[in-house]
Amino acid sequence: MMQVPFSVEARAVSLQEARSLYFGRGELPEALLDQNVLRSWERCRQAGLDPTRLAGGEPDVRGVTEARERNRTLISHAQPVLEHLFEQIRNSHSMVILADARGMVLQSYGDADFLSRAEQVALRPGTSWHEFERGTNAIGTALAERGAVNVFGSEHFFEGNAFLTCSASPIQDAQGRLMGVLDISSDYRAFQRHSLGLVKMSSRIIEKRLFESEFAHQGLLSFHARPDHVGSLCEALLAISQDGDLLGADQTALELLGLRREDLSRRHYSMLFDVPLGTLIDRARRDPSSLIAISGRNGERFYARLRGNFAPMSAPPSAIVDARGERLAARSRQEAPTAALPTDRLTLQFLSTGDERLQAAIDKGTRILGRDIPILIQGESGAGKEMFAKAFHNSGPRAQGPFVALNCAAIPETLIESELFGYSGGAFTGARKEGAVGKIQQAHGGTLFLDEIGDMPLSLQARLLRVLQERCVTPLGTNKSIPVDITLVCATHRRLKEEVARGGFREDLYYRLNGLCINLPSLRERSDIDRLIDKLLREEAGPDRQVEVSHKVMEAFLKYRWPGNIRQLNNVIKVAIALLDDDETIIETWHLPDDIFEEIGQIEPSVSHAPVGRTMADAVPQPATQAAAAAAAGMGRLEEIERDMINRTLEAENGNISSAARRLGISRNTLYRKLGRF
Ligand SMILES: Nc1ncnc2c1ncn2[C@@H]1O[C@H](COP(=O)(O)OP(=O)(O)OP(=O)(O)O)[C@@H](O)[C@H]1O
Repeated sequence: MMQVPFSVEARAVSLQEARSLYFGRGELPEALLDQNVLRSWERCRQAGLDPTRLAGGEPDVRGVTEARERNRTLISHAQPVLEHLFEQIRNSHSMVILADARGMVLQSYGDADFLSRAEQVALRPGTSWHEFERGTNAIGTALAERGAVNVFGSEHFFEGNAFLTCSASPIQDAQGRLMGVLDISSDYRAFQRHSLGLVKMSSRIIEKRLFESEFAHQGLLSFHARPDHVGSLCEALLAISQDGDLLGADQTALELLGLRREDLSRRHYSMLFDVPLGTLIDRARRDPSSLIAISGRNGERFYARLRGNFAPMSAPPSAIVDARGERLAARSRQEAPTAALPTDRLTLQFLSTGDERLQAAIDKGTRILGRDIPILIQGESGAGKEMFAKAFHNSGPRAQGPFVALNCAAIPETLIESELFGYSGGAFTGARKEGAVGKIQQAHGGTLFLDEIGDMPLSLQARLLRVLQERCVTPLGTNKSIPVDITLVCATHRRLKEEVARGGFREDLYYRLNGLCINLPSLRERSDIDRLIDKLLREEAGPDRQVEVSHKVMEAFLKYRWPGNIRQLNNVIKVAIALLDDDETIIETWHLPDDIFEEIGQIEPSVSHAPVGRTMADAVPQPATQAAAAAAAGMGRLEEIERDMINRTLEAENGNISSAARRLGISRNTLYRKLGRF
């Protein structure tokens, strides 16, 4: 273990000793160096770097311009932090540096005297401080080690850099990718112990800003075991879609939840916390600043706050089947990609799995491809209307053009106009200075998909009609008429004709939109559910894994009502696959989300769905009988009996959660939750 000498001078002396051991005698000075510095020296030596090489060099002006362009987002979020950081260290013979993920210095701020010294060793914008260019140094080594480091004086591999002391901390995005690195460099005699803490904290602020801006249109869940940490730099951040899909997590969230980053895509909100997402959303809408207590899957207590523009919902039992709330479904679609399918595969033909009504719709759509006929797609929420619209776009001659979607139900009425038509700078209060190009214009040469067209305010219906007639759009605040060439596809879950009869939708617009009317069947009406399930299983499980549903589950699926249609089925399959153990290939009832499990239980007598007490009693004869007897005699509380049975079953199954859940006749999720509660 390294001995940290008290003074800068003593440290400099011990480093000289370390260098002569390493470079002179070829020995590893493990007791004299931090392990990350030693590993870096080894990497440099293996790369053939010469420690006596001159450390200077000219900046690459073109390279840095390109790097700044590539890293625009990083720079915009880091700039204010850099400036603030520099304020903290001003007049201390130091500089602060932002470098990209390849070690290229993008920006620096510093005291004039130190900047000119730093320039002599090329520590300035336009030079790369990757380890293989500059040897061991805080920027390059933090990137290589993926962690914060101090590199002091002669710890620098190149002798010419030994006058420096540097502290750097990497910056990662919500997917854990390296975005860049933040560094404070000074003269080694001005070494400050707190520099490392400062760069760590500052890079954390930048990460937080990147995270929040990336997911500004999604749900952001901030949580921590300590309520006072929520809202502070210590909080954990999770990005979630309204359907409960996990879109990103910061390092703190992964640590608090005991997850690896690669687990994220296999998890769903409902598998991590006990409070249904709907409850959090409702709470956030009613009182955005309030904290709510939630428990993790192992019973850990957290305090959480949800931010985001979620559509209203009234606390359904689980986020998975929230799809039955049509508003919710409509909202989430605008915010998340519709499907994980590569666009080139998503054609009309790809949607065909044998249902006659769907096939008729596909045939009709195929026949009008390339003709200038607007389509109106009607169908229940989650039936695949947007998917159909995308497939239609991808199958026709405009496939290379843009597909632009706007959900009229998901944004406030007052914003639809500016979103759709665009505006010039300063057109209205709150408008962006530079103005914005509207969706109609964005769709030029491609397809404009207007979802929930029935929710378009009457006043805008007239403007939309004019665009369709004149094929020109006039952004707000301008007199300019811009020609547009778009194919229009609209969708609604309402019967638009009835809306017309009620006076809520203009008749002339209705006929203008309704060149071809496609009615998509709801899932329960489809004759190809089994084939669709196979297809979704293949897509979700991936090419290397074969997963099937059991007979019982298939039977129950075929009878189930599927109020959330394909969206709900998709979510159920996603969760079930995530709940499978690595060696399991068949989805059984206990792999289903709790609420589906229970509902399916009600429609399928052969499926185990007895009330918890009875099922458990069947599953664990001996202790259960005692417990049942105790209950009958009024000697125990139900919860105690349940706890007792769970403990015994777990014991009998050697702690294996899957087997215990199976024996108890409850899902693994439920078992986790119950364990958390005890
Ligand atoms: N044929 C299909 N194959 C695979 N997944 C599908 C299919 N059709 C729909 N889905 C999936 O179901 C979900 C809902 O589809 P989509 O958004 O197209 O429905 P919608 O009818 O537009 O819903 P809403 O009215 O709520 O906006 C999406 O996640 C989509 O990926």
